[in-house]
Amino acid sequence: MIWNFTKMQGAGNDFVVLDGVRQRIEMTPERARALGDRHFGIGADQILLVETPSHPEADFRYRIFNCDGSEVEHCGNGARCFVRFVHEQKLSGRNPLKAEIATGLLVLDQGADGEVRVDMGQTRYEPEALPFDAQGLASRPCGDDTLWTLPLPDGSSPEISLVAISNPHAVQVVDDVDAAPVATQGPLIESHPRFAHRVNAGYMQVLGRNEIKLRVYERGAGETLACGTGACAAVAAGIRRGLLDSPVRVRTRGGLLTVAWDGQHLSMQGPAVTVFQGQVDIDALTASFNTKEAARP
Ligand SMILES: N[C@@H](CCC[C@H](N)C(=O)O)C(=O)O
Repeated sequence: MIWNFTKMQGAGNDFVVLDGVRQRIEMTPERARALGDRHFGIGADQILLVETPSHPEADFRYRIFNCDGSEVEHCGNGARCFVRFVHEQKLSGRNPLKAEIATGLLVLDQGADGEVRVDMGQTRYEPEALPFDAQGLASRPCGDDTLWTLPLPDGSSPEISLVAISNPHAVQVVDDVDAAPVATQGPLIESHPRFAHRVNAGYMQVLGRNEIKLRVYERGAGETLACGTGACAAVAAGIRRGLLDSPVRVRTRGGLLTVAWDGQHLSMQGPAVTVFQGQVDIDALTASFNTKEAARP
């Protein structure tokens, strides 16, 4: 079966975007892994699937799959690419757009400068919201936030803030984000058994009250060049810790995002770019990807 696809990126976080309104797309974890594979597939951090909504107020529904095949609740950079895709593909000319995601409705607005602004919805911080098993763990208050000490198998014990922005985040503050152990410690946090659904691990360096540098080891994708929900989670944690004021410029390895918080709602602004379009034979791609899976030691 041939699928039309569009390759997009938002601050270097890259996506295969599929139109499930005008073509019949049956996504499976295996197909998502094959599409996302950088050697046997097209290559992407996440796969976005645009569909007809079930919610009466929504213009579209969009679903998000990490490149490990897992379906997830939210994706900030993907939300901006979704708007650009819908407009470029002439699926709708409406602005702002309302999109249904797994956990509710998002409002997305494309500005005259081409940047897309997303109302990212509300955040929660209690352990049950991620969920996180906090039983018996040391914690301390920090401003309005609670920092949890998480002992890891590598001997480190980072102090993390918990943020659920539909999807789960564990955010820590570091002195030098370029020297932070993102590649080695990130996977230990991502798959820590206290996070029942795994977690995105964020590392934030505070440059000033309105500016941070951020790296994120994403659940199901590894370190990406930028993570939109990670940027929102870091800003929420930084404001609650008393380190930041809204709005905050978030410097990622793939570009600049701006996050504002009115105390209730987070909004995020940043780029959304089409890279190329193409067609893929999904059955042939998945079959060739499976030869790689089968050859694994
Ligand atoms: N890159 C995304 C987040 C994608 C989902 C995440 N890896 C998860 O599993 O929650 C973003 O821009 O927010």
